[in-house]
Amino acid sequence: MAHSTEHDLNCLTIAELEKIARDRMDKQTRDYYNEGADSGSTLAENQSAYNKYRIRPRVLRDVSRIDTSVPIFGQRNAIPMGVAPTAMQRLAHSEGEIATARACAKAGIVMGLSSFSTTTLEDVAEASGHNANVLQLYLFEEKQHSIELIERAKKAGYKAVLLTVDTPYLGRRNLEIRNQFKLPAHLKIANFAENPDDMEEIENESGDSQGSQQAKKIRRRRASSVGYQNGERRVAPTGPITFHSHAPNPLLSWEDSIPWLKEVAHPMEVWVKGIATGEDALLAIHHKVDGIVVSNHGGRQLNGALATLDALPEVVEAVNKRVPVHVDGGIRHGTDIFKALALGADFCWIGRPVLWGLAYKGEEGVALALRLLSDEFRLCMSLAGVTRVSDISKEYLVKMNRDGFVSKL
Ligand SMILES: Cc1cc2nc3c(=O)[nH]c(=O)nc-3n(C[C@H](O)[C@H](O)[C@H](O)COP(=O)(O)O)c2cc1C
Ligand SMILES: CC(C)CC(=O)C(=O)O
Repeated sequence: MAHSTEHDLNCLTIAELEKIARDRMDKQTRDYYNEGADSGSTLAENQSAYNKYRIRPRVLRDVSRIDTSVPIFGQRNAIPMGVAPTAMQRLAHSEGEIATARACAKAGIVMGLSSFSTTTLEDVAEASGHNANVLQLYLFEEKQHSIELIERAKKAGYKAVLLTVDTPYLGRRNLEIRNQFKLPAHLKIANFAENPDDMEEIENESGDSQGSQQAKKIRRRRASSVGYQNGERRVAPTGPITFHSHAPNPLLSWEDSIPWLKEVAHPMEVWVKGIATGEDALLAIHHKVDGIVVSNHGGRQLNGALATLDALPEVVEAVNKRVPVHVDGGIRHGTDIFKALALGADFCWIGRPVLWGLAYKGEEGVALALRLLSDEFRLCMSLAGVTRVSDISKEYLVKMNRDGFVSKL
């Protein structure tokens, strides 16, 4: 990808994009997208952790040719960055996940799709053409729903599933509670038929007993809609699939999730998203995952947890290159990607900046967010004297102590 010379003079940084997007979202959406759990300290530290590191640039090296690309999920990804799965993107823009998929495909950047998207995974795959997609999964208590979703993902050409493992319960998001967050009536959680219209569609389209059986099952599920909230076990989720009721699953354990998922998802890769310690990284390897994403869900789950950049080194050390280690959370500049890679990450994922791009200008806004980060990363590599991503190492980083002294890593 050539260094871009096109500028949007209203928006030259992700920080500016965040500000512009603020005013373009309704209050419910803005609060849902932007907030973290409880006081939001982990959300803030995900970002500020990057300020504890400084880059040690090397000079007088020929940097006229820079290759920012990396191999991942069977494609050459333009830079070591993907779009993290975030739910319900049509809240930000009417084209939602389709706009994101098109922008990713044009930029050659992998897209992670949330199970709780407002567009079906098939439509997203179609909008992506040959670009790689991965599907984020919440494993439901009713395994059949998960099996159906996984089979559909395989058929649609998804390369991997990212099992989110940091949501036995949903974190406490106070604004979401105060706003009584609800998906507006014109939107739906598209991967799961859950309203009367959908049931009719299933019956009409299939015209067979399988379709009407599925509709019956859905009707039965609608009988109760109580799920898990606020860390408290309530009634098992039997109502329609909503994120409040079905995303959290406190019953999951290593033994009964990963081996099962590996079998069902084959030949797609199985990754775990939401690892924050060396101990769990070792367990993930023991259970033969294909990769690990160090994540605290963008500070939306356990507030008070370590910033992801601070958790990264112990995971990298425990993994010792046996599987790839990715990281997300608080990445707002191309230099952040460089720092994460210097600390041992193989790849980064970004969440909210893409949502802000969507809110700003749909596909064009997502393209802008991706371009800003890509251009900054490329320039950072050039100015640090690195021409290949695989050469980024801890030699290029120092950590600032509280008293301002630097220490080599
Ligand atoms: C509005 C929103 C919705 C999200 N939805 C999901 C989701 O459905 N599944 C999931 O695993 N992670 C979800 N995440 C977490 C992201 O995948 C990612 O871990 C996080 O956003 C990264 O932090 P960042 O936003 O600071 O880049 C969501 C994050 C946000 C902000
Ligand atoms: C629970 C999900 C559907 C969305 C999510 O992960 C989030 O809001 O952080």
